[in-house]
Amino acid sequence: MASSDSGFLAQVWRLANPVAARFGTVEAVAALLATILFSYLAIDRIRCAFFSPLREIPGPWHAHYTGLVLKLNILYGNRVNYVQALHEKYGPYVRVAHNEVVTCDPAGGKEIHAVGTKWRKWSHIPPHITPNVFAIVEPKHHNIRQRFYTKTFSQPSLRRTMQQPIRRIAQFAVDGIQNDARSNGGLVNVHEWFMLFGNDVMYALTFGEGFGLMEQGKRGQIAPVTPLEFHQMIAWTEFSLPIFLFGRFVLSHFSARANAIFKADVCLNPSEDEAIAQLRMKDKGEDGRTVFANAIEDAKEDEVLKGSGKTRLTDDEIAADALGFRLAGAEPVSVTLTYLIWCVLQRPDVQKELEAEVADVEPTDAATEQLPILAAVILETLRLWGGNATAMRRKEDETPEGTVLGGYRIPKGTTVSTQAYSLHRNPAAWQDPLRWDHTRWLDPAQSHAISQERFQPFSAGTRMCAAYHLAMMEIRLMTAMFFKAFPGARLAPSVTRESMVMTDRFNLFPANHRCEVLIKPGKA
Ligand code: HEM
Repeated sequence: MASSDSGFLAQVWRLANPVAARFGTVEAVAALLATILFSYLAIDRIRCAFFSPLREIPGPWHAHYTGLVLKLNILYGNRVNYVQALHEKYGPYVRVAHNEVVTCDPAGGKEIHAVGTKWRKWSHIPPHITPNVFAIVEPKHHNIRQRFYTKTFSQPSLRRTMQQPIRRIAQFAVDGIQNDARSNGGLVNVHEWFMLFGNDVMYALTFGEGFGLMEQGKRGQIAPVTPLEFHQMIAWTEFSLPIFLFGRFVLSHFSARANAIFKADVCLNPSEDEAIAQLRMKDKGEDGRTVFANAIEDAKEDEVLKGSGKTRLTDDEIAADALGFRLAGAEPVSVTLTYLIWCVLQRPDVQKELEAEVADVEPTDAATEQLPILAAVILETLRLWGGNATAMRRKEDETPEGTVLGGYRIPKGTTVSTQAYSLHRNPAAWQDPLRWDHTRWLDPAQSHAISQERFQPFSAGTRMCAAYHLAMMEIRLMTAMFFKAFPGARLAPSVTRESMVMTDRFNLFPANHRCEVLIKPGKA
């Protein structure tokens, strides 16, 4: 055996000899390795295209060989629109890469996101880094980390701890909009103010009060805190590791923009001991405490955590979750608010109804939760323009022979993604799906029939959004305060269907980060 192996290697080396003679031994070895790698990849891709069970799933021809087109779309922030166009052409199951399938089939999504599912989160976090709650893959570890926040993120607890900070931050945003309107002849980019609002609420949640961007007059410094660059960095790692490494270790020294993207994790991380101390802080009043101080207090009483033997969060876990909450929580709220304003201001009748409904209401979470028009416009905006409606990537690696989904055989190791953006536009799940129509939520008989299987702006199952109540409280309060303060607001001519096409950086947002509105400058 050994002699036949060495005979084979001798044959291979003989083939490489002319290269070695002409260019040198190192070059010949490199060419040989490249040839072996290329041949292996070519054979593997031919196997994927012609022999994998995934060949039965419709999709563009190139997807049977490679995920390059998908990766380019991710890089350009266009994944959500690309996948939607493929669903429109090929149906509810589409092969988008040699090893990835997308589905907008409600039954398929239900199976993937069910409680107790075998489908696991796809994660990019290397094993040596402490993951945030969002990125933990292993269900046992995830259950425990999630448990720390269950009580803190419940509606009664949030009403005690976060309602006042949210109202105060929303008032800062309303005042800022008013000031901009006074100095710009009524023209205001509301998207910028909602971004500041969403980020400041996350600062209040994770650092306690007093770290706000608006309070500190850091309005122009939104860039360092936006998760946008972080998701661009991940897109580059997926596109090509060598290019990512070149960007991180070479380009970032020469260009501030490259530094912001390729080192986004470093730029975003709260590195200092002071921040950790701040995060743990519990000597403030209840509404000034951080979410972590509350979680640690709650854990002392939690029988499940006591039973698991883990009753404290480590500094690494706190730092990871502080960043995770900002990445997961700031943009989706801001963007949903921006699209809500866009949708409502296009419909003057709905706008008038909403303005009348909020006019005399004290903006508290309990009071705004009772307003039917407000609830309906929020739900309908989350359906078509929710801020986190792109790929939820999952893998089922437990069953050696693979699994069956929607009648297709899915081999072990295949990534299957669902995106709410497409589920919510699927004509098999919704009547007249592309029409923004808040009345579908007004008739209780109709709205109760809308199951979580069809409506997943916050995903579903055990990996559903941890902060659903917080997000809804923020959106209700900010929307009510906006329409109370600015009756008769109108969209500026710069806002068009094209300007509001969604860019996909895992969170979704309008391509040029603008949504300009004309308001009457007056007393907010
Ligand atoms: C309109 C606003 C929001 C939307 C539409 C939204 C949507 C979602 C979705 C779809 C997921 C599932 C992601 C996946 O499975 O890959 C998720 C998870 C998560 N969200 Fe939200 N979210 C919003 C606001 C927030 C806020 C304000 C926070 C603040 C902390 C937050 C924290 C999280 C966390 C920690 C997870 C991970 C849950 C887990 O895996 O246990 N989200 N969110």
